[in-house]
Amino acid sequence: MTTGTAPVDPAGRPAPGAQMLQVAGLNKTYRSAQGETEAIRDLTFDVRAGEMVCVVGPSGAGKTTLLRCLSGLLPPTAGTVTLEGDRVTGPPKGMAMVFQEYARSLFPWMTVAQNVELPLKEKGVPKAERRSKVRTAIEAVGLGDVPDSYPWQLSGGMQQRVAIARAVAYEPHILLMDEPFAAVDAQTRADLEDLVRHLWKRLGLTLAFVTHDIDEAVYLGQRVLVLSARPTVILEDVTIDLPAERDQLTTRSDSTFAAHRAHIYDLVQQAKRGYRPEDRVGDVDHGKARP
Ligand SMILES: Nc1ncnc2c1ncn2[C@@H]1O[C@H](COP(=O)(O)OP(=O)(O)OP(=O)(O)O)[C@@H](O)[C@H]1O
Repeated sequence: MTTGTAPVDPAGRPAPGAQMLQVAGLNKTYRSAQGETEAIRDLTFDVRAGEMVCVVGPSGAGKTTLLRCLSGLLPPTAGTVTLEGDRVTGPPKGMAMVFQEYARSLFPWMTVAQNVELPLKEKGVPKAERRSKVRTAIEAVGLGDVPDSYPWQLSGGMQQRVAIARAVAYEPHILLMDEPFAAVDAQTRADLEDLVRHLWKRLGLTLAFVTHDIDEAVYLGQRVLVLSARPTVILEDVTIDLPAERDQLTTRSDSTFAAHRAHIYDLVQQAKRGYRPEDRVGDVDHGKARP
């Protein structure tokens, strides 16, 4: 599926910095007997190979709709999604997803190892190679001692680790995560954030990560896309200029972290009040312009 002459790594992925995902003029309008809902109005952005891009916005902005369009599960009403040069018209081979509802995404009658192995079987990976990839992925997420347990025997955080292991074992070119840690407690969430950053760096993943949590977006991301309220456009593409080495204590008490957090918080509050980029013209406003 890789196009062009950009060098690729052993998993067939483009070299860091190469073009990975392009979203151009994306619009999604739901149509039903009750009428039309324009969820996404016009989104254009790129994600380069090896990047970690977080997406935040008010509730109902269209974040899940965006991820569904990126993953080919939902056809756009207008515009295009292109992955490594190929237009996305259905679930692409090089993509994996991790959802919030880990309990629904794991098969309860399969062990941890069997859950992780399943997509590799579907991909046609030979048995011996499958075994080794499953073991490596399970160890990478810290579950090396429970490969034969069933999901229902594990805590919520452990189950989400299984979902992450399954996604990384597949060696996706891009990994989409939709509020993956929203249902776990704060301490587990912090551990899982660190796990994702660790795997991202170690495996050279490309990640698009949707979250409600502004602190999480700043902590994880190299960029944070801030969405307006529905119908969604990008309010700002914020570059997070924090050091690559991050940890929960030092990074979160860094003044740069605090500045990004305050800025994005302010943008989301404005988005909730209905502020849109088109209001920027002279910032003369109607009760919703920037302060
Ligand atoms: N299948 C559907 N049919 C009609 N409207 C829909 C459908 N799915 C979502 N919507 C509407 O599209 C808009 C965006 O929904 P979406 O779930 O993408 O937002 P979100 O940003 O992910 O929300 P949240 O942050 O609350 O999870 C909402 O107004 C929602 O009601």
